[in-house]
Amino acid sequence: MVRRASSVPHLNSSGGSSADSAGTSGSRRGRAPVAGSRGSRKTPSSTGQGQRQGSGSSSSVPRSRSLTNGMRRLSPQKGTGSSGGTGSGGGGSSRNTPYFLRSRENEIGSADTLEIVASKSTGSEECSTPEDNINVVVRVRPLNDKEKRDRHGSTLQFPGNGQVILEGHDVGQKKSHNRDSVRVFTYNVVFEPGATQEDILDYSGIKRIIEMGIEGFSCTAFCYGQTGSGKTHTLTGPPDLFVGKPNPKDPRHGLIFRSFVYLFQLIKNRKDVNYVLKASFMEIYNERVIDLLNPGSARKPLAVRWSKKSGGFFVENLFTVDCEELDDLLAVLEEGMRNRAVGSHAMNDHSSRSHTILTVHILSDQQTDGGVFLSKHGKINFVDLAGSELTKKTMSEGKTLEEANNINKSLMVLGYCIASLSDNKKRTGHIPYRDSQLTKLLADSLAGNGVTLMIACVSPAHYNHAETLNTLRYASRAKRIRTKPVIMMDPREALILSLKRDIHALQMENDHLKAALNLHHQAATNGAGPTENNLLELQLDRVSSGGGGVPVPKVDLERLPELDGSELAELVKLYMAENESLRQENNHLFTVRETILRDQEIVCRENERLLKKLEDVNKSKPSGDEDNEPSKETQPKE
Ligand SMILES: Nc1ncnc2c1ncn2[C@@H]1O[C@H](COP(=O)(O)OP(=O)(O)OP(=O)(O)O)[C@@H](O)[C@H]1O
Repeated sequence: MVRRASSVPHLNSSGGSSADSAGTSGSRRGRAPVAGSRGSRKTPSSTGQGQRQGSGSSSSVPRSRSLTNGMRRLSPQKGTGSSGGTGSGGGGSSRNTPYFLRSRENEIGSADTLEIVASKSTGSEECSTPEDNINVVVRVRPLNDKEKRDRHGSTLQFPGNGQVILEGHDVGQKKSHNRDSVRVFTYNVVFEPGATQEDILDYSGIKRIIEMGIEGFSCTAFCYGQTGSGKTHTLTGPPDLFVGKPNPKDPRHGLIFRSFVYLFQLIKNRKDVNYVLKASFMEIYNERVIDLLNPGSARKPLAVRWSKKSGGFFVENLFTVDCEELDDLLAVLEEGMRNRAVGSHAMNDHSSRSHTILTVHILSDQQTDGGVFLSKHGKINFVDLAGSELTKKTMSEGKTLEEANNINKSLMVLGYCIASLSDNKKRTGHIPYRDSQLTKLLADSLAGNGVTLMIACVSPAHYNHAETLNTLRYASRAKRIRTKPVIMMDPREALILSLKRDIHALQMENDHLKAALNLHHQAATNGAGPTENNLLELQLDRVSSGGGGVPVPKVDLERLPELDGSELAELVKLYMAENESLRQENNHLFTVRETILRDQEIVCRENERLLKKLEDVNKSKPSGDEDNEPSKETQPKE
């Protein structure tokens, strides 16, 4: 029997990288509000302003929760102070974390980790957090009306501590009473059937993902699970939410819209940083990539290409849309939801027939202490995978069957990649990313330098036992994958930044020397003769005229990506030349200073000698007839 001590609320926790995918190295650019059904908005295609790329707020403490499966609720566990995979900072830490989440020790998602990132990221062109595991949480949907009517029992139990217990056997298999019929899995957090959409925002770790996206990391949140397990519900909400104009205040909104709200909250608080948000939305339907913001009547597929520059795959000519306001992001979501492929089968009336990837690009510019502008490009991918299906159960045929085969095939490749990456021996070998469009675009999320959150969605119904077991195994494997989040900047930009920093330091030193020289100059000219004075003037003139160095190029770092290789090489050459010139100027200043100091010393000695002579003269004066008889001692010495 299962005797795992712990609590049984709707959520429980244990102790958490990117689709470059969405293509960041674009070829065609533009600017535009998003498509959509909302009032004055125009479609990107009609405005021509979109960009083609070539290359719920958190609030109250969760309500008290009912017992699940008749298990005993135990007393609250002591908190550890960590944010329980809930996302650090922001909303997560400021509220009373429910006891069932506090058991999570410092894992990805802790405020500590983020602080390291934040402090480092303002000072260097590339910084990273320590290697960490993919953050995996499980969401169990409630039994639906049909399942209740058909009296399907639940096959899952929730003992707390991020554990979920799968009991029983697959329908059709002989019931066995051996140990194998009870399986225990542990994840970062388990959301029980009563968990709300708000709980997912607050405790899944998505807040940390958003915070890291803002810091310049490449982040991904993806939902995985069998058909009808609640992936789309978790990410966007129930199907009718996007029929007509969605109400931003609708409490049924899923993780994506809630994340948008949180993102805007964070950005508004960062007055010191200039942010630009852009978004794209695509689907992979039958291995073809379709732009959901501009599908066109023919739904022409876009090419997925390898970018040498970014070292990842990207979707060529994908539309990206500038999003200045929350409404713009909502419109992107709405447009994409309307255009994606949805079908119906025996297990889900509104089944996603494609994998979708919505990407929010976060471009930021921040002036550092040295006056240098630091620009970063973070992004957050929201990936709604189509559900794996047993076609016998979904009774798919014709088009739906073809879709199901493609879905299952790409998920199988994803499974191979996850299995290889989670195996220490295999992870350095060949990973078959190229075997499907999905894995090409998720390669960076799974093994790169990003931060990844996997939400495994499962059904508790007994008749889905086999699929639930599959998903839980899949999720356990994914949990073993380690990534090393890194803020990546263009190496050329990094070099230019570092040269600029050097120049700034040299300029400061230069100014300091000039100020010191002026002081010395004034002191020196007080006692120096006309010839020395002229010489100093000449030297100082040479210094203040800048020594004839190269002109300083003024470059807007935002425009760097637009420069071609030779222009960038020229720019780097100019910065290096400026650096060299400043170095020479500094050397010259040091030489001048030495000369002046020497001259000053001579002048000082001369001054002392004259003073002494004066004293002597005064001393040797006779008290009475000093005007008539000059003494020997008062003769001037040579
Ligand atoms: N946590 C939940 N609470 C209430 N209803 C839910 C929940 N999860 C899913 N549902 C409902 O179950 C149905 C199926 O969910 P959904 O479409 O999100 O599944 P899916 O995993 O995306 O399926 P597919 O892979 O076929 O697209 C929907 O009507 C959805 O609203």
